Amino acid sequence: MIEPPAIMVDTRTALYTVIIATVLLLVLSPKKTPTHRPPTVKQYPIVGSFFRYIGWLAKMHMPYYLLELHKDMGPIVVADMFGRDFVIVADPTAAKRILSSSTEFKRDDYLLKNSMDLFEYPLFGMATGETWKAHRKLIQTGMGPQFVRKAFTVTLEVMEHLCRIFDEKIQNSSADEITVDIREYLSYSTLDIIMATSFSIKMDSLANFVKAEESKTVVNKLGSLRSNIDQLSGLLVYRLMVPPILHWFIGAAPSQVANVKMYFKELVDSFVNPRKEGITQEEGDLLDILLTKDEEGNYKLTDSELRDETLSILLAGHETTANALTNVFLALCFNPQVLSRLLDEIDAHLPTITSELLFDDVSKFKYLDKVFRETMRHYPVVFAVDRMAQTDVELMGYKFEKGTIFTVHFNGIHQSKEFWGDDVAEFNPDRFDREGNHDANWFPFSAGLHICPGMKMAIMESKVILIKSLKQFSFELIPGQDFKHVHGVAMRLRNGLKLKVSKRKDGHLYISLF
Ligand code: HEM
Repeated sequence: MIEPPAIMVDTRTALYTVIIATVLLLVLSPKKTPTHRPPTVKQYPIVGSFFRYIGWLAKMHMPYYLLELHKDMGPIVVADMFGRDFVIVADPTAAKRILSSSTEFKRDDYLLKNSMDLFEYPLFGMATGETWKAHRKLIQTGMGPQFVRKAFTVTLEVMEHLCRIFDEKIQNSSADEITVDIREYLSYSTLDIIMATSFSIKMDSLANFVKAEESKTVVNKLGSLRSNIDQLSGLLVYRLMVPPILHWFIGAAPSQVANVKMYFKELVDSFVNPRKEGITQEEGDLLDILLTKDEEGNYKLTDSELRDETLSILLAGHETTANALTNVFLALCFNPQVLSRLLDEIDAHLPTITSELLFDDVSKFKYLDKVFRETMRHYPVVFAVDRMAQTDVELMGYKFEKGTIFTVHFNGIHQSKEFWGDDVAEFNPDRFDREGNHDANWFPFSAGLHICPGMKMAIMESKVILIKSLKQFSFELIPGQDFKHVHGVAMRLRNGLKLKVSKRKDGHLYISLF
C-alpha cells in the first residue's frame, strides 16, 4: 500500500516540474514565425472579388463594405479592388506605425498618376519625397497660429453673412421658416472662408449661390468655382478607377477637361499675378509664404507648383469641413439630449445673440469639443488613406513584400468595439471623459508625417460656425432622406441634408427628428 505523504510529495514535484518546463518553453522557444498572409477575401481568376463588392461600389457604399470585411475577418484583411490587392488595417498601433514611418512606408502618388495633366503637385496627393517635404514645410509655416486667428475673424464675418441670409429668407417666408440643404450653405461658406483666410480673396460664393438660387441662373464666373471644384474632384476619382484607354468614354480625356483646367489657371493667375507684380500688397497670409523666394531671389515654387498648391488648399480645406459640419447637424438631429446640453453650454457662454465671441472663448466650449470629436469618430470624413511598403515588412504577425499597398482604415478603427467599447455604435460625446488615451484611437485628421496641416483651423472654424448658427436658429430634420454616407474624395451624405430653419424662439433651439 502506498503511503499518502509520499504521494503528496510526488504530486508537488510533478506540478513544479510542469510549471518550470512551461516557463522555460515560453522563454526559450523561437519567436513565432509570422504567417504569410492575413485573412483574404476570396478571389476568382480575372474578376477577383469584383462580384462581392460591385453592389457596394454601385451604391457608392464602399466604406460599409470595408466595415463588413472587418466584422467577418478581423482587423487586418487583404481585399482586391480594381485588380489590385490592398491590406486593410483597422488597428491603431499598426496605423500609427504605417503613418509615421518615412522609411518603411510612404505615400505613393497613385491618386494623381492618371491626372498629371490636371494637377501634379497638390500636397494631399503627392508621394512622400523631397518635393512633398519642401511644399509641406512652406504650408506648415503658412498655417501657423496667425493663420488660425485669421480664420477665426473670417469665419465670424462669413457667419454674420450666413445668419443675415437665413434671417431675410425667414422674414420673407409666409410660414416663418425655410427649407434648406444645409450642406450647400456650409459648402459655400467654407469656400469663402478658405479663400479669404489663405489668399485674402473675397470670393462671395455664398452671396452668388443665393442670387443664383433666387434667379435660377449662375450669376457670374466666380459663382461657378464650386462646380469646377466638384468636377475636378470627380475627375480625380473617376480617372483613378477607370484605365486611361477608357477616359474618353467617361468625358475625362485631356481634351474634354481643358475647360476645367483653364478655369483654375485663370482663377489662380487672377490673384497670384497681382501679388507677384506688387500690384496688390503682401497680406502676411499663406499666399505670401507660398511666394517665398530662395537666397538667389527665385521663387521656391514654380508656377505650376504654386497653382497646384493653391488648388490643393481649396480641395483639401473646404468640402472636408463642410461635410464634417453637416455630420454634426445630422448627429444633433438624432440626439436631442446632446443638443440640449450643447445649447445650455452655448447660452452659458453667449447669453444673447449680440454677445461677442472672442478667439480665446472658443476653447471654453468643452462639450462642443466633445460633440465635434464624437462626430468625427462616428463619421470620419476621410475614412481611409493608403501607403506603400518601401521594404519587406512585418506587421501584426504577417510578412509583406516591398510594394504592398496598405489601407489605413480610420473608420474601421473608429467603429471597433475593441478600442471604443461595447457602445461603439452609440453617439456619446461623454465617452471622451472616460479613462484612456482616446487620441491614440482617433484618426479623423490622419497621423504622422501627413497629418492634416489644416486641423486646427478646421476645428476652430467648425466650432465658430456651430456656435453662431445654433445660437440663432432652430433646425428641424425633413423626414424621408437617405442618411447613409457615400464615398468620394470625402465621405458625405449623398443628397446633402435638408433641414427646416426658423428663428430660435426661446432659450432653447429645437432640432427635432420629425
Ligand atoms: C474637417 C476637416 C478636415 C478633415 C477631416 C481633414 C482630413 C485630412 C486628412 C485625413 C489628411 C491626411 C491625408 C493623408 O494622411 O494622406 C489631410 C491632409 C491634408 N489636409 Fe486636411 N482635413 C480637413 C480640413 C483641412 C483644411 C481646412 C485644410 C486647409 C486649410 C486642409 C489641408 C490639408 C492638406 C494640405 C493636406 C495634405 C497634407 C500632406 O499630405 O502632407 N485640411 N486632411
